[in-house]
Amino acid sequence: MTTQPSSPSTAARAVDLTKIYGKDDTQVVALGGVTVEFTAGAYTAIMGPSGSGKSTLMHCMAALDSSTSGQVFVGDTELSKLGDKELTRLRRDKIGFIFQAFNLIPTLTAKENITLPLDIAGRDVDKEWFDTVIATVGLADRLSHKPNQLSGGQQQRVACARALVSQPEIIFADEPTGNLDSRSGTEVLSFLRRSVREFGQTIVMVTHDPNAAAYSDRVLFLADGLIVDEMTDPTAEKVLERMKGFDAVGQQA
Ligand SMILES: Nc1ncnc2c1ncn2[C@@H]1O[C@H](COP(=O)(O)OP(=O)(O)OP(=O)(O)O)[C@@H](O)[C@H]1O
Repeated sequence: MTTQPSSPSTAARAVDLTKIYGKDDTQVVALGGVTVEFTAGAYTAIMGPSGSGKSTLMHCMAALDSSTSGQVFVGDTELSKLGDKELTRLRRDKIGFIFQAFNLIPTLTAKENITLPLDIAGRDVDKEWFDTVIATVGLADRLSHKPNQLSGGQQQRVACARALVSQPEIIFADEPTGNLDSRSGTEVLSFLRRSVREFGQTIVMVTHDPNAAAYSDRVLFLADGLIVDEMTDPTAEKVLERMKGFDAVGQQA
């Protein structure tokens, strides 16, 4: 199960990762050989035009989709070496997910949704950590509510708490503020940022929004299935400027 060791500070990485959908005439190269490392305890944003391969990269990294060739490692574990059961266990134990559409179970309370992954895994809930996470996301007075009794922002904070409570090696967030108004979005982004700063959580987030990307430590820019640029310590203005450059290149092509 374990192959070449990565550096201790790497939470996940890909080596020459390709993903090709379809065959022959309908073939689409969604990822054309991506090599990338995600540093442990860092907040990485992935940006790029529509169709550039952001979701595909994240799904391959998170073991939600298989690669065509190349390698993906979560910690030291290479995903292509794992069978279905081992992949399920890896997703359950080592990876947290936050989706644009929240993906909460409507019949369960906020608290039950948050502890569900641990309950399924048969793991105990660390009461102290649970309380820390709940205090951080500001949900203490909403724990017995069902998702339809919560605002969008509150539902996404439940989803964040669910991802964080099992202390996964890495959290993948796919447009986590895409369905939120700007105030709720800011709350969620601030919380994700704190979870990196204060708890050492590793987060990889796909976003279209330069303001959201500005919360990260590093932005990777994808175009046509390749990483074409990156920026550390981003600001919304710098990200926007860089994106304009890509759009201009795309229009000339
Ligand atoms: N299941 C699939 N079958 C065929 N082609 C696919 C499939 N999923 C994605 N693609 C193609 O792969 C390419 C990359 O798609 P992907 O969804 O990763 O892009 P994206 O950057 O996340 O786009 P967006 O910002 O619009 O969500 C696109 O050309 C897309 O049409």
